[in-house]
Amino acid sequence: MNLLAPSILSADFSKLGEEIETVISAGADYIHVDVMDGHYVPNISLGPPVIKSIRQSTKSFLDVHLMITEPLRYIEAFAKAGSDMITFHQEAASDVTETIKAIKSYGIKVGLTINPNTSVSVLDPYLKDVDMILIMSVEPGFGGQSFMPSTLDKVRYLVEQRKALNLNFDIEMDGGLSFDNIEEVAKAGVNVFVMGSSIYAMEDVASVTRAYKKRLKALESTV
Ligand SMILES: O=C(CO)[C@@H](O)[C@H](O)COP(=O)(O)O
Repeated sequence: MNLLAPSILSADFSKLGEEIETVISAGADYIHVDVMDGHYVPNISLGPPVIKSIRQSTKSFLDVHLMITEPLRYIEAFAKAGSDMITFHQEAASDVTETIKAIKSYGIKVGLTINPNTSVSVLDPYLKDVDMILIMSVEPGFGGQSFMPSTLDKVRYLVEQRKALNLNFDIEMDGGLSFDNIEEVAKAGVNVFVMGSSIYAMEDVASVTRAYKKRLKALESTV
């Protein structure tokens, strides 16, 4: 099943609760929250108190993407703030296995991600332990960047590995997704589509969310 995951990075933070309610009511499957520390990536976004506020404003699934150095230090804070899934960067964690264990200890889902320049094979040892792999299709840090088509080969590799190993993790893609590329992204094997500016930068956020939802549903039958 294809899932639409609007990323709040491009939302209007002065009316965040309203923006989230709009996309959820228009059919978004869940909310992708970008956490940036100004160290692992050159941008700072938000921390556990904001996740806690979002949690209080919606029952929707919260997919929290940590773009932070040494994520293990903050798993407890982000889990207790109300995350339903925590995704962290392989490149940013000195002990990936311990970080996965820490996330699981809170009874929530685990995602693992890599940047465009990281080889997908670094994920091999962890595929059996995660609920989702996120393939970054832009350098992490900012919304509104151009999609990097070369990252689709990683998705194809993951689809093959998943089949060969009889696993069932989801494959998410984040960065530069829009009507221009979601068909090729879906055909490569992605089933969770993070979208920031192509939703929140639009005048009518509700209609564009409904349109993406419909398109993703239609694409399910073509892959
Ligand atoms: O957070 C990042 C990159 O780190 C963004 O990719 C957003 O998650 C999505 O924004 P758009 O690329 O859709 O504008």
